[in-house]
Amino acid sequence: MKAAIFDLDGTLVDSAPDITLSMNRLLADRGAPPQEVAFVEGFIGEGARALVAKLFAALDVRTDDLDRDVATYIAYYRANPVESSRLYADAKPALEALHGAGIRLGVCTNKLQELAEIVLDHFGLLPLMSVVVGADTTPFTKPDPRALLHAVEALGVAPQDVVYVGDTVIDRDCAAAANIACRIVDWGTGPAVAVAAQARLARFADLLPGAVATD
Ligand SMILES: O=C(O)COP(=O)(O)O
Ligand SMILES: [Mg+2]
Repeated sequence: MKAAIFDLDGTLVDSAPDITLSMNRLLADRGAPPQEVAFVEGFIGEGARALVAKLFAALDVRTDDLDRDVATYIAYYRANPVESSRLYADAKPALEALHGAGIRLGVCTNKLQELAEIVLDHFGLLPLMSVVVGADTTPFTKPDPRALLHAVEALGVAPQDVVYVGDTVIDRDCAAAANIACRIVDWGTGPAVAVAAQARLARFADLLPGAVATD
């Protein structure tokens, strides 16, 4: 492994509380009741548009202008991106160790690139990243493999030397379509993802060279 690319929400950062806060402001605008984090987090991972559209559908919230609602949600989130978000367990020390071991690091997320960089910067991870690919960096979003392949290309490593780490079926399917090795974290926000036992990741430190469970 020469490079590791990470999903953001549900993989590096538990951003569900801030996403829920912004979503609840939008729901209030639409006259709908606030929702629990545990409910909202099941919709995270396909980008803001899918989040708003699917949550509205699940709650039977009608809209005559989805674009406006998505823009409003993003504005709320942009105003408050890291109020109650937190890094998962050993993310920082493990990524620093990977970086120190010469492994190139990147992020491929369905969050807008600017917002992803704000969140990564807040947690001190941005300087470790050689590339951040967001929903608006390319014309493609996960699970389209071209989003991930763009990140691989930017890192300048061969696809077979990269591992992609994510938390949802979107990440699993994206990596499979890109023919990139994938690890699915044991934590995260969405529904359980069916992957082989060796494709699971129990802690970031298991990615380190020499770690028992690597590859
Ligand atoms: O759905 C989003 O907004 C981003 O999610 P991701 O970081 O898990 O790709
Ligand atoms: Mg995710």
